[in-house]
Amino acid sequence: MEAIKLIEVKSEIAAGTRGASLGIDALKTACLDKGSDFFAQFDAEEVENMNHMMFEYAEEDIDKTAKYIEGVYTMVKRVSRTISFALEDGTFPLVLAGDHSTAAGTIAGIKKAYPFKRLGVIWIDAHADLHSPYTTPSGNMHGMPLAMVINEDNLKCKRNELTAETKEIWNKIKNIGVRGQKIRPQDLVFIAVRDTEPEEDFLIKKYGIKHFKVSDLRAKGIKKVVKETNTHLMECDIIYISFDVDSMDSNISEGTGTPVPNGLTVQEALELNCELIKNKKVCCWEMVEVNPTLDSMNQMAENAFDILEATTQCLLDRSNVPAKA
Ligand SMILES: NC(=[NH2+])NCCC[C@H](N)C(=O)O
Ligand SMILES: [Mn+2]
Repeated sequence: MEAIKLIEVKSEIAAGTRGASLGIDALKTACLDKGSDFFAQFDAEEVENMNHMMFEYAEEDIDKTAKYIEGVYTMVKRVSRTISFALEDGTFPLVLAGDHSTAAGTIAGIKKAYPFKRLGVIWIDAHADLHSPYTTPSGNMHGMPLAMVINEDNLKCKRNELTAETKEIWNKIKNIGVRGQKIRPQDLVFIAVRDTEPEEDFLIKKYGIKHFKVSDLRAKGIKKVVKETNTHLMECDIIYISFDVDSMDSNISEGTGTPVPNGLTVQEALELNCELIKNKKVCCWEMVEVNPTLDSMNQMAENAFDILEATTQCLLDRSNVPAKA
């Protein structure tokens, strides 16, 4: 019987704005303010971060096509190792992370633990995060985790020239955990994605990536979307859910690095995550991009904490997962 393990990844080098590494502590503050003992219930492990790099680089030394790529490479490797160990130990990793780039490490770690299982990914996000250093408009690597795990450079849409060193590290990142592609693009489901660039639209179309818009969710209802998501991933043996809080509407809170309007309400995001995690194939769940420095009154973390607590309860209910091993 598996126990839940919290994995804390306080990394923010791959976001465009500073402060995402504080999201995990903001969740803990929200937990205390709400009088919950959530963080006392589970074993936790923190992955060491590379945020010190941000003090060590002069602006002109930062690679504009892949900012802090050496640090991102190290983080994806560390997270991959931590997640594969957690799964091999028989625990269910609940990952609380800063910038979304490290989700590539989560996926690599799952694949390393289960190399022969077909892995599906449910990506709840305002963004598609399908850029490579060759196509990125910003150089921020939190826009790249899905390209890392589907092993995609998207050279047809190339807009940036890479240095030999960047090319080399990018190629190494795509081979963390297991060599090459970790998930097939057809085993990816987008929910609430609504802010993409043409290079990403090209890939979404090329691979026919399954996509539920916010309007689909409202027209069909959450239960139906969850059912269709599970049907789409029927051939997959295991499933990972990545919940970027910017999938929620920017009117509710600006406490995230890249807020986007017309997103999910807190209640919709809560119900969606709860329904999705009821599927016993789900072996790992992650929440990312809470940034309290961009917020007022810790609103995003308070909402995100409600979602974390409710989703964890649904996970506990689904199979009597004990809190501690
Ligand atoms: N995980 C995120 N918040 N990603 C935002 C990415 C935004 C934009 N597509 C970029 O690549 O810069
Ligand atoms: Mn994202």
